[in-house]
Amino acid sequence: MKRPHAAPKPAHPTHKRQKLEKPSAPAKPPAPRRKIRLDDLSWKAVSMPDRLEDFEGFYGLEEIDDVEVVREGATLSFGTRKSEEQLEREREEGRKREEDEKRRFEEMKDRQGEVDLDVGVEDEAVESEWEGFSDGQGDEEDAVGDGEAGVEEEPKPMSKKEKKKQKEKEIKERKENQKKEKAAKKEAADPKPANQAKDSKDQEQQKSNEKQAIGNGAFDLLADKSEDEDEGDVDVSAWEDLGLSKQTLASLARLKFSEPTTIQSLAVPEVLAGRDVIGKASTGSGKTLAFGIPILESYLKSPPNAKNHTPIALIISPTRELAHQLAAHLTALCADGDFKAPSIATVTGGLAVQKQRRQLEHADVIIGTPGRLWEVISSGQGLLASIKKIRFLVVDEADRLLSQGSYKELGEILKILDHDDNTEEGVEPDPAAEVQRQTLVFSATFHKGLQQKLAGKGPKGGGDLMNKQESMEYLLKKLNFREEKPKFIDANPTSQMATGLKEGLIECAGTEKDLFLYSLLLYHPKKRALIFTNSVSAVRRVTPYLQHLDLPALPLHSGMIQKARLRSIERFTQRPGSILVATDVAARGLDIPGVELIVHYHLPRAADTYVHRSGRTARGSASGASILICAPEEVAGVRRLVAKVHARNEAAPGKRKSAYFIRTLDIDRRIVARLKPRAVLAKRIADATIAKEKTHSEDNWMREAAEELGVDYDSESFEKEAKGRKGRGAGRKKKEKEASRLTKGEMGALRAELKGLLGQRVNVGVSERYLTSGGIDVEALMRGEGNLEFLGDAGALGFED
Ligand SMILES: Nc1ncnc2c1ncn2[C@@H]1O[C@H](COP(=O)(O)OP(=O)(O)OP(=O)(O)O)[C@@H](O)[C@H]1O
Repeated sequence: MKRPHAAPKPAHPTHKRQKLEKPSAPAKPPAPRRKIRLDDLSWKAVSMPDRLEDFEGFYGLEEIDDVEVVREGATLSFGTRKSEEQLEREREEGRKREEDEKRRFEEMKDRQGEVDLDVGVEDEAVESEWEGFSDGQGDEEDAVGDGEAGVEEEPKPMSKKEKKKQKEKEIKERKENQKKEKAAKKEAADPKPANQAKDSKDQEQQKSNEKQAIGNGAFDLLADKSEDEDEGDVDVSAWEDLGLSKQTLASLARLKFSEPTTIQSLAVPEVLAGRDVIGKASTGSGKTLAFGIPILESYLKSPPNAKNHTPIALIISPTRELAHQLAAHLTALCADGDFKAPSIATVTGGLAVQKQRRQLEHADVIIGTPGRLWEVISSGQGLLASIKKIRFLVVDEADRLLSQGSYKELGEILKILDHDDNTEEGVEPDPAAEVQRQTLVFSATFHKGLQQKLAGKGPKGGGDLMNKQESMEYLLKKLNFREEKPKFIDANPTSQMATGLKEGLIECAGTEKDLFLYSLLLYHPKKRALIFTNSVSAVRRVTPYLQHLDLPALPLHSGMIQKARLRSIERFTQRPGSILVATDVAARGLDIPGVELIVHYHLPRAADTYVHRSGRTARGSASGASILICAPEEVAGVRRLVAKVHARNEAAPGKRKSAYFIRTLDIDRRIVARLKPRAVLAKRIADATIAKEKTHSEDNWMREAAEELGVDYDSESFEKEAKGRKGRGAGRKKKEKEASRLTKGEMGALRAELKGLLGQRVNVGVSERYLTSGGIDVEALMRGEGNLEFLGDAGALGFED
């Protein structure tokens, strides 16, 4: 019997299909389907992120489209209508794309050191004639002129510091070898039964996956801390009041977490006492361990029964990246203890579902995104029954998860968890009577827009932040708490924002945002920066625009395949000074060390988004800056939004009752004007490349659709037909068409011109003194120090401490 298969999914909206009816060429029969071996198809091999290995295909994804699957009895065969040449062409294109991308990032990495402004010693600049600054090859020439390049230096004798480093390295290596030997001996003395060995292999893989998925992020940071364990654990007596086990205390000592953060010291005892908890604390304040520690305690107290295994906790996260990060964080907490670490399974979209199902069978802690969790749980396979027995349900970033979009699937998960199989059909179960688990809900914000959305009133109010009572009422309605009154803990009642955060805005014409973004980044060389946009297409446009300007930009948006998303985060985490251009998929929860600058290229649509985006910097005790780029007509709205976020400050006892006023950074327009030619060129090249790709894929789609319909497709006559039809976006389309028509030669000329400009010094006129005084520090700017000419009179900023 043949399996009915759906018609190939159109890559473009269906209205485009209808336009195809126009051409009246004679019908051509579709190409015959021929059987093909899976290996002979044009698989688009997707390379692993740099530091990810292919764990039995867990991350090693490959893509294929236009394949027809035919079932004949118990055997499956595969068919394609593509010719061998077409398949070979596609294979070749895939290989090329992969190589191009690799090369581009390698080049960018190399160029990263060259984008700094040409800054010398302030005194020198005062004495000598100012030549402006360069962010290109001019620097290299100078270095050669100074005799600093091209000469192979004699090896210098090691300094004390270097010797110490070398010694530390040796000790570390020795310890690692000892560990390996110990493990090998243990294994030899105590061989595990085959299935147990497999479980632990899965666990190892999982750990390794998490570690590598996050790169040098939270996990590596934590892992490094745990490796240092023998070099003196920290004193953790500050945790003792929380009543933790000695194993957990030892883990915290290994992580060098000498004291609990406020949310941890307030929430952990309540959870340990069996309470349902709603925890609110500012971004980067350690909420993960506020629920992670009690979960570990519960696991240690009563580890799951190996025979009748059920998971302990289900943790739900709004994004895939955050889910992986949570897993990494908890894995680090449990690593290297004198107990068998709980098995943690991550269940997110974009990765192989079969593998995830297999890991779920042994998982003690399940972390996932609602969509994939729902898919996996609802697909039967006996998982539901065991998941129903969880001791903890954690809803991280709760306001986001309970808001429009995600809630449907989360709602289904909650329903299915509470469904009593013994309840008779048609009889409403009494969920409150059944719930055994503790529900833990965490976020840095709870906002009103969410309540209104769910009540079906639409997003009125632009996301005002909810007060305690409103949050409680709302959450009680949505979540099936065990207690009638869960414990509400607000660790930062007077402030929504991290203490080390400085905020400012830059005003510019809406059409000049790209230029001002470039100028801003140029003045913060080698700062790890995160740029937020409101759309996938903006990420697709801004990223190459910055790359053409020799800035090491990486994209992150939900339209990317999961592996590419992980790769972008990994590179961003690994490479100091890199720039991540992202949608709000990166706004919540991501804990990437060393992010110093947040730029809102598009304004956040709601107050909570502003809080979370800005919360990617100034985490823990670190500092950072959050800068909004606004068109003049946006300024008033932005001021209101930011003031709203700070409004709680006003209510705090003893605080002045004046509205928070975000300051304008008055960027020096003369310098920006001098940067304009290069920005314009880079934008032109980026736009042309995108337009070409778009036209190419549209053309391909048209051709394939025409083939399916059995008509001839001639792009030129089709275009003629379309001419004269003027609708929405006609001007943009015309521009795109023009851009896509640039020849290879013209593109090459534009690139050469841009390269020339990037190699030139930019004369900054009267600002020379400051521009030669060293890297420009946004912190200093905001304190009123530093590059005053560039950012106007910073003394007027008057940032509060
Ligand atoms: N007690 C502690 N002492 C020192 N560092 C800690 C402690 N607890 C957690 N951290 C570290 O603080 C960082 C932020 O923690 P976490 O990601 O849990 O913050 P969060 O409150 O969940 O932030 P967000 O709201 O942005 O999701 C992590 O790198 C974590 O390792």
